Amino acid sequence: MDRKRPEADSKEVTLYGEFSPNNNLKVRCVVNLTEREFIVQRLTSAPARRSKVVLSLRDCVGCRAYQKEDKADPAAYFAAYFYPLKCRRVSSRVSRQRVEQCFRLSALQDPRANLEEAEKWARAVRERSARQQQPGDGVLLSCPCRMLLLVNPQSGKGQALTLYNSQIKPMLNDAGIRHTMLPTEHQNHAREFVKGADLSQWDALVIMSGDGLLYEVINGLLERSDWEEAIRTPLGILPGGSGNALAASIHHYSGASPVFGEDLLVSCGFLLCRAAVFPMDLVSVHLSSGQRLFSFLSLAWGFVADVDVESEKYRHFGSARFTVGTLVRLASLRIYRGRLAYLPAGSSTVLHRGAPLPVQSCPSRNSNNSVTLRRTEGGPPDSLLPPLDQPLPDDWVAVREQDFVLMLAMHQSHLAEDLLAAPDASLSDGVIHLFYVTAGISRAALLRLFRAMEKGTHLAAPCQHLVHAKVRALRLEPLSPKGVITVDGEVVEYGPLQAEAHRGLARMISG
Ligand SMILES: Nc1ncnc2c1ncn2[C@@H]1O[C@H](COP(=O)(O)OP(=O)(O)OP(=O)(O)O)[C@@H](O)[C@H]1O
Repeated sequence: MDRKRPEADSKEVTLYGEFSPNNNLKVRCVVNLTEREFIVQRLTSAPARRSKVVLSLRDCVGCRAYQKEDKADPAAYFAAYFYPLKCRRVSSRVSRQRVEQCFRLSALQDPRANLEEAEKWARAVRERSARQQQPGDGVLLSCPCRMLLLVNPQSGKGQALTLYNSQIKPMLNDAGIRHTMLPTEHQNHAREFVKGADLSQWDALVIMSGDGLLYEVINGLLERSDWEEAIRTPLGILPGGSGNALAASIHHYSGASPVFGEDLLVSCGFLLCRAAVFPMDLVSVHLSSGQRLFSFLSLAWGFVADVDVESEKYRHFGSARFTVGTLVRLASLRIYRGRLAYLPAGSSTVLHRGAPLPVQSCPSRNSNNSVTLRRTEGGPPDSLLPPLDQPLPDDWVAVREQDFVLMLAMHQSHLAEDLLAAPDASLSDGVIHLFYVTAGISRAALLRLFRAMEKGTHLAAPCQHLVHAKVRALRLEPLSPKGVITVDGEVVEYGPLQAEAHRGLARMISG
């Protein structure tokens, strides 16, 4: 047997030990902990390639030291938990999979000394793994952190509680995250709960559901009298619904290749355990009744809103519900008459733009030629929007009144797990990606558009009916008497609305 101390490549070795793996006391392993990697090499005559495991500390969610109940055993143990990206055996997809490395330390007769050594290793792994985090403009949640998980048992195919128990609970335990799980009992339960809760109990509120539950939580936080502080509570999202658009967006921002279903859940669980918090845009939406609400994801009118609502009955298909809904709605394509206007983002690029008309007058402006701030009860005032019944300022672009197939405003990248609607969106760029499709598009072209959206290539393919603009605010005036408007997938009253982006208003755990 080769007893030579193996080289940990050219990187500095900061900690070295020789232990048995917990599950096989006949084997000895050398463990090298560098600043970036956890390297395990079995002491065997087998080629190094097969007997060596190199794990990146960036993939580590936690490490703990412990002793077994058996008083006669003086050994101590440390276990490190990793979720590296691996190729699935049955497909070429790369997804995160759990790897546990557990070692027995029994060099000394004194159980306390063994435990101290195991704790030294566990601490070193945790500290180096935390140093490998580069949260950029984000901040790491302090450790150990306490989370509240709001789980909607009815979301998606109705498996959220099962998935919580099988996937998320063990993962949070690996990461040493203390949490309380609260199953929601009815619609608006989460909204009412966060409105009245003592938020100081938790470091983060995590939503395990579709996007609907997060919409409730965000609006509940902004309805509080202390909304300015409440909306800064870090939020987390775990996909439990059928659309899971924000979860897919957050996975996308982490730079990993697309994954779906339980693989997406594990990816979002991993990001949650890494607990890096970033600002996230919210969009304030004014409806004609005077109601104001906040959106984190999307506003839709026409085709997309119709599919969202009509595909509810295919919920048991999971995320395939939107594909089925799209095909059904394509078969009887509807058009909607309306007016649209928007305020372009500073550096906006407008692709395939139709024929915008200048807006003529601006009576809502004051003598300094600035729009009066509209202060409302909960949430920040809007600085770009005149009252909904007033004309728009002249730096807005008005799209001429016409027939539309759809209007879609996206604040994040994904419209669903498999629909990358705004490929260059980011969590807090202060930009709304406005898309509209005008009447006259053929069914085949519309289908091609949605197929291309699966890969996020729809903007590359020329389509004269598709318009994309990056905007800071927008106004929609539907003129067709009937239709559906959704905000974050939830149906809102049908009629004129306007919206304004609030850059980085919320806080989200992301990659
Ligand atoms: N226990 C419950 N029973 C019934 N409805 C609930 C319950 N808890 C929450 N809800 C409501 O269910 C609605 C749908 O939730 P959500 O959007 O999160 O899941 P989903 O519809 O399955 O997901 P997706 O929007 O991705 O399709 C929300 O409006 C929420 O208020």
